[in-house]
Amino acid sequence: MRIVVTGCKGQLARSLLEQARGLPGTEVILIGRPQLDLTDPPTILAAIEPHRPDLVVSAAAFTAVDQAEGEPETAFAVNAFGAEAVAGAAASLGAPVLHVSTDYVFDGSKHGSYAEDDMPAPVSVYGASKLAGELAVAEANPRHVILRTGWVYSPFGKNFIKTILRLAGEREEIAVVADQWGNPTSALDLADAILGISAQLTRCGRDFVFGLYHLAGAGTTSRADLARHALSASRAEGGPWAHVRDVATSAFPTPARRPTNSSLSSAKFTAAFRWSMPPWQYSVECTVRRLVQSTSSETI
Ligand SMILES: NC(=O)C1=CN([C@@H]2O[C@H](COP(=O)(O)OP(=O)(O)OC[C@H]3O[C@@H](n4cnc5c(N)ncnc54)[C@H](OP(=O)(O)O)[C@@H]3O)[C@@H](O)[C@H]2O)C=CC1
Ligand SMILES: Cc1cn([C@H]2C[C@H](O)[C@@H](COP(=O)(O)OP(=O)(O)O[C@H]3O[C@@H](C)C(=O)[C@@H](O)[C@H]3O)O2)c(=O)[nH]c1=O
Repeated sequence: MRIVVTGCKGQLARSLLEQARGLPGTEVILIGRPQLDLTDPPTILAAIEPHRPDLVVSAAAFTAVDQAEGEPETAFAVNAFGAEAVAGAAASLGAPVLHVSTDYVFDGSKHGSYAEDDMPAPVSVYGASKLAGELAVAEANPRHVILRTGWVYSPFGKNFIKTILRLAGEREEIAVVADQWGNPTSALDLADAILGISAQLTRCGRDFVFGLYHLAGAGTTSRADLARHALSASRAEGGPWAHVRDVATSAFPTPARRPTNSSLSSAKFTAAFRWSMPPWQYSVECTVRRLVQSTSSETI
């Protein structure tokens, strides 16, 4: 099975490549700029077609949430029209698409975890552009899985946990918002789940497989408690540590609004594919251990 993944330098793309290594019968091919540029639709089919994919994973996105507020046209070009073109290219090659979306499609006002039939109402340009992408992908390729996840981190690229570890190396105290709630999700766990269901995805006739699913790390926490957990795991490995001071979101102004509670229920995914994600604490510890122990500049 050949799985083509867009966004070759991204956290999820690199995690898919790593987790597929040694998996019999599965080849993961990463494609990205300049060969594939989501703002340049003609490059998309041309970049995907030669690889004759059995499945296209649409992971590339404009993920700079604050920057997107000032660049809505680019955010929509990448996250909506680019995603649509990727899904359309997959359809024209007879392949299903697995498109990754976000908890930031919700406004965060719900008490409890969001299910797939809860109404999205994004509060940021990033969230709005990703929601537009979901709708466009569904329209462009009937054989789609749209997988919403949240708070993704990994040993690769940029993410909240790596930022916190870096800041802990620079200061004694870090102020972190304690009134935003979500599910920290390891990109490596997400990659395992995607690889786990990819065989089922390519066996077309089973309609129930396709559609919209939530999948995120098990358990809900705040940004402040996530930072605290990552730092105590780091200290246990001899890595950097700092005191985390709880602050309100109003004390940490950012260009983009974030949902207060964007926790996702993964129950539908678990029931459909018999797949559960590990508790968020365990996966954070694994990634922090790897980051602290690593001497490779590639992962830091
Ligand atoms: N990170 C998170 O917390 C979450 C992410 N998601 C979604 O999961 C998916 C994967 O996220 P993640 O791996 O963290 O993303 P990253 O930010 O790590 O990587 C995004 C990738 O998209 C590529 N990209 C951006 N613009 C373009 C473009 N115009 N043409 C081609 N490639 C482009 C980037 O390329 P380059 O390196 O060249 O800039 C990069 O390789 C995304 O769809 C994201 O919206 C969902 C929930 C949470
Ligand atoms: C680094 C840092 C952030 N914060 C706050 C700022 C913000 O309100 C909140 C989140 O920070 P970040 O900007 O790192 O995370 P953010 O870019 O909002 O993360 C989001 O990325 C996109 C791609 C998604 O799809 C989402 O699921 C989510 O993971 O934490 C602190 O309070 N203290 C800090 O030291």
